[in-house]
Amino acid sequence: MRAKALTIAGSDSGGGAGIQADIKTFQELGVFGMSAITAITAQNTLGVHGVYPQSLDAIESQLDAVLSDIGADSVKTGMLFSAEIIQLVAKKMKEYSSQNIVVDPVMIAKGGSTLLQEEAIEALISDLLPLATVITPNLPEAKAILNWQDEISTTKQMEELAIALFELGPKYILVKGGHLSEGPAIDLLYDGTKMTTFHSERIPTKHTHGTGCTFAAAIAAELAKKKSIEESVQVAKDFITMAITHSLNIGKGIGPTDHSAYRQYQ
Ligand SMILES: Nc1ncnc2c1ncn2[C@@H]1O[C@H](COP(=O)(O)OP(=O)(O)OP(=O)(O)O)[C@@H](O)[C@H]1O
Ligand SMILES: Cc1ncc(CO)c(N)n1
Repeated sequence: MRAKALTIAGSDSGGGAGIQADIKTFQELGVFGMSAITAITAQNTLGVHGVYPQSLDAIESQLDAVLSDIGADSVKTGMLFSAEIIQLVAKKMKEYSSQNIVVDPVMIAKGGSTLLQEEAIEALISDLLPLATVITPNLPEAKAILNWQDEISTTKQMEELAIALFELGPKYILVKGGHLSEGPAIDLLYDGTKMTTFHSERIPTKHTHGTGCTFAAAIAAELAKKKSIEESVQVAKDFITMAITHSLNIGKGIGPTDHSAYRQYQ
């Protein structure tokens, strides 16, 4: 039977991040994609021009429709915007005994717009992180969750972040090093005892809109296919590296990655 993945995230009208990136990634990796939209954003390569959160009723109704009938082999969360939406999503994950939950703790868009209200971080920590199979914070997100102020510039410090995040309850922590200022693009996977490193060359491009969403969606797609976490992260790393290598110079600002590159060029 075809593996099925559900994304619970915001819509990016510009097509490079959010729900659109997730569904494209699921499709490219041969997984049937479904969605529950938490917020509509008016967005393009220049930034976020409007944020329109959906009502709790609308979100709950989408989740019930999908999960009561079709079901999902994995669930990926992205932009959740508020504490109330986080609490609702956590309640539904428990109600439907959802498995393979990939939490991408999206907080701020590349242009600086708020995608998660600051006061919602507590709900993320108390309600959602304990349900997560894996969380995929970038360095600013990892620091915000832990309320750490220090500048992170080494993999040793990334390891310390992963160890501290593990205490919050997720089964695995994947700290992304895309925001390190130089060197290869290194991500660290931690399972409570072992650190596994995933490397790629740093690709010199500004067109990286939606990298985090795409990466987390690829992990969710592979988990839906019953791959191990290590295998899933490796496929996701190859997928995002290809997508960034062939990123698209469209629009006037930060262009999106090419979700079809992994299939076309590997
Ligand atoms: N320039 C780059 N070259 C190669 N890999 C990169 C580059 N930038 C990011 N990555 C990789 O892309 C993946 C996503 O990481 P990143 O840190 O960019 O996510 P993010 O900041 O959450 O993205 P977003 O801004 O879309 O939320 C990681 O595997 C990271 O190592
Ligand atoms: C809707 C949405 N989700 C996530 C991100 C982060 O890339 C974004 N820019 N927009």
